[in-house]
Amino acid sequence: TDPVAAGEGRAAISLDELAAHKNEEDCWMAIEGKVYDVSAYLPKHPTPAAVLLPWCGREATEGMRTKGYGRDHSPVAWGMLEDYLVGALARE
Ligand code: HEM
Repeated sequence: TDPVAAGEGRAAISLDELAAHKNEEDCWMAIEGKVYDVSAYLPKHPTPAAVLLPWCGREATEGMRTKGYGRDHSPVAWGMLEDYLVGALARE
């Protein structure tokens, strides 16, 4: 297992810490148990950043799985997440 992917070497991230990163300049998302800093990706996303903003600072698996209209992201999109990994979401 990749130690970074497993969230080792960094304390697990709490929902409170996650919630501190909830704007366009500083946007973290928790997706399926891992936390990603997608700030640098927001300007590259195919939609305006406003589509992603409601998911910043929170559990965003639903956003990633539905794109807001019931359709999952492609495997390519899911793979891109790895570039933005920060650590594991704490199990509370
Ligand atoms: C969690 C909140 C997010 C929402 C609500 C969202 C929504 C959308 C929407 C509406 C589209 C365009 C319509 C479509 O392709 O069907 C799209 C496309 C796309 N998004 Fe997102 N997105 C989110 C997060 C992300 C993240 C974090 C990434 C990558 C790091 C990403 C990567 C992509 C890519 C690559 C596409 C092109 C189509 C595809 O590959 O599925 N998105 N997204």
